[in-house]
Amino acid sequence: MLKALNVCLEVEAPQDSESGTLHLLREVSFNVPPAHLVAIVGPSGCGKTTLLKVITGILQQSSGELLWDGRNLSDEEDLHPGDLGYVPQFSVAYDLLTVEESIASAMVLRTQLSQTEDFIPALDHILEVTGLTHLSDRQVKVLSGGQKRRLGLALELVTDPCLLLCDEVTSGLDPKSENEITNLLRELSRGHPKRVVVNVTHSLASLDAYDSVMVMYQGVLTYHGPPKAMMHYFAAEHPEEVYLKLTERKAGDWHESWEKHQKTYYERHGFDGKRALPEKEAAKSSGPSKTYVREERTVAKPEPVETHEHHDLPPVETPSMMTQLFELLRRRWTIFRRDKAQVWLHLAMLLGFPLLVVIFALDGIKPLRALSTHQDDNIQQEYQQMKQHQEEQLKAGGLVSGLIMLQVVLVTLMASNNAAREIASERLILEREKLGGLHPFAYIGSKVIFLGMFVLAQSLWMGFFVDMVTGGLPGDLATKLVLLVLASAAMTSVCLGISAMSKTPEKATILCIYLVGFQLPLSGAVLTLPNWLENWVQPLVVAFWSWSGSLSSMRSTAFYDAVKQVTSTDLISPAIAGFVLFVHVLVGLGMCFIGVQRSQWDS
Ligand SMILES: Nc1ncnc2c1ncn2[C@@H]1O[C@H](COP(=O)(O)OP(=O)(O)OP(=O)(O)O)[C@@H](O)[C@H]1O
Repeated sequence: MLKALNVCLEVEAPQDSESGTLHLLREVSFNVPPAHLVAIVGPSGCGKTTLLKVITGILQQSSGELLWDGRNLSDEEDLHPGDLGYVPQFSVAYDLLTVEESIASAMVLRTQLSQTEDFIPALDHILEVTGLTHLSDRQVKVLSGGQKRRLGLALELVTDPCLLLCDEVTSGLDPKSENEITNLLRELSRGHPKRVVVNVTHSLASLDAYDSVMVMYQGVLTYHGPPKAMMHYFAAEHPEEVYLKLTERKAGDWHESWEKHQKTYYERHGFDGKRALPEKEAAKSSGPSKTYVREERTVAKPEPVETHEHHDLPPVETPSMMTQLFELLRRRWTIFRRDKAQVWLHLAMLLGFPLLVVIFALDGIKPLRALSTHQDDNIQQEYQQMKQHQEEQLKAGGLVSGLIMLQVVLVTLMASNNAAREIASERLILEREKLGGLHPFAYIGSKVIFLGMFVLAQSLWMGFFVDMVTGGLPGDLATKLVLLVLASAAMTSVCLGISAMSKTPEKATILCIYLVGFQLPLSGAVLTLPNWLENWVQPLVVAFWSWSGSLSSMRSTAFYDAVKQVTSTDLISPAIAGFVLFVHVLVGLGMCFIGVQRSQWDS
C-alpha cells in the first residue's frame, strides 16, 4: 500500500513575489491499496508532477510522511531502484538508438538478465505488451509523441516494478491507443499483489478504467475515490465539469471538505486496507457535504480484482558497476558512430588542425633547421655566431614558441568541443538512469574512457604530424607529447566537469568556449601579464603549463635562448608543468563527480 500523511512541500518564492514561500503541496494525505490503478487529475500547475516527484524521492517533502508497504520512505532508505518505475513527461531515450536497443540497454543497465537466456524473451515480451514490436528497429528520433510515451513505459517495465509512477503516459495518444495503454496500466496493476500504478493524466474521458481518481487543485487533494463517485462528490454531470466546480471555491475550502469525507469514502471503498462496506451500508454511512455535493447516485463497485498468480519475488538486482560501464561505453560508441555530423567534424579537426599548424611553420622551417644545426654545449659561442643573424633568430624563437602554443590551443579547442556537451546534453536521461540504480562511477568511468580515446588520438596525432612535417621541432619529443596529451586531458576533464555542473548544454558550451578563448591571451605566450596578476591567473591556464613545459624541454638547445628573447614570461620545468596539468585533470574529475551526483531534474 502507498500511503501519504500530511505531505507538504514548500519552496522559496521568486524574489519579486510577495510571499516568501510557495506551498506546492499542502497536507496531502491518501491511501492507495495494493493491486490498484489510480489517476491523478487536476488543472495545469496544480501539483500533479510535483506529487509524483515527491513519491519518487526526486523532491524531498518539507513535512509529512510517505509510506510504502508500511515502510516510512523519509526515515528509511528510498525504494529499491528495481521496485520503482518512473515514466517522466519527457522522453528519456536517445534519438539515435532504435526502440529495441533502448529497451535492451535499459535491461542491461538495470537487471542481471543480460547474462541469461531469458534476456531475449523478456525483451520481446516488453515490446509486445507495449505495442512496440512493429517499431522495434525504428530509431527513437522518428517516433511520434505517443510512441515515445509507450517507449518510456517500456523502459520502466524492465524491472517489473512494484510502484509504477507515470507522468502523462497516455497524453498525446489517439483514443484507441489511449485505451490500450490505460488497459495495459490496469493489467500491470493486477500483475503483482502489491503493485500500485499511478498515472497523471489530463484525459478525463477514460477515467472509468481507473480504480480511483485523485483530484488536485492548487497543491491540495480535493478528492480521492472511485471515478463515478467523483462526479457525485463534485455534483458534476461530466468529468470536465469538475474543473469548473473547483474554481467555485478556495483550495483551502476544498481541502477541509475532503478531510471531512475522506474517512467515509475510504471505508466505503476499501481504500483503508480493510474490506469495502456493502453498498447499502456505505450509502447510509456518509453524506457528502450538503452545500456542494449532491446525493450519491450509483457508486461504481470496484471490479473484482483478478490477481495473477505471482510469487512475492525480491526486487530485481542491479548489475555490477563494470557491466554498467561497458554497456554505457558500447551505447555511447553506437550513438557516436550514427551521428554522422559529429564523426565528420571530429575527422575534420583531427586531420585539419595539424595541417593548420604546419602551414604556419612552412615559411619558418628553413631558419629553424639552420638554427638546429648549430646547437652544442657552448651556447655563449653559439650566441656570438648567431648575433649576426639576429633577425633570423628572433624569427625562429617566435616561430618555435608560436608553433608550440598553436598546437596546445588547437588541442584544447578540440578537447572542449569533445567534452562541453557530453553530460549536459543527456542530463535528464542520466537523472532517470541514476534513479534506476546507475552507479555514478560507472557513468563517469565510461565518459573518461570514451573521451580518453579522443584525447590520445587528437594530441598524439597533432604532436607526431607536426614533428614529422617540420623535420622535428626542437626539444624532447616524448616530453612534448606527454605535455600535449596532458593539456588535452586537463581541458577535457575541466570541460566535462563544467558539463556535469551545468543545467543546459548551451550554458556548458558557452562556458567552455570562454575557457578556451582565454587560454591564448592569458598564457603569457604573446603578452606578459603583470606579476601580481600572473600569480593568480597562471595556475588556472592549461595552455600556459603545456606551452612553457614544452619550451623548457629545449633548455639544452639554442632554441631556448631564442625563445627567451621573444617572451619574458617565466618558463616552468616540464615536471612541474606535467604535475599541474595532472592536478587540472583531478579537479575536473572532482567537478564531474559532484555534478553527476547532484540532482538536476529541472534542466
Ligand atoms: N522548484 C520549483 N520552484 C518553484 N515553483 C515550482 C517548482 N516546481 C514546480 N513549481 C510550480 O509548482 C506548480 C505545480 O507544478 P507541477 O509541475 O507539479 O504542475 P502539474 O499539475 O503537473 O502541471 P501540468 O499538468 O501542466 O504538467 C507550478 O505552478 C510550478 O510552476
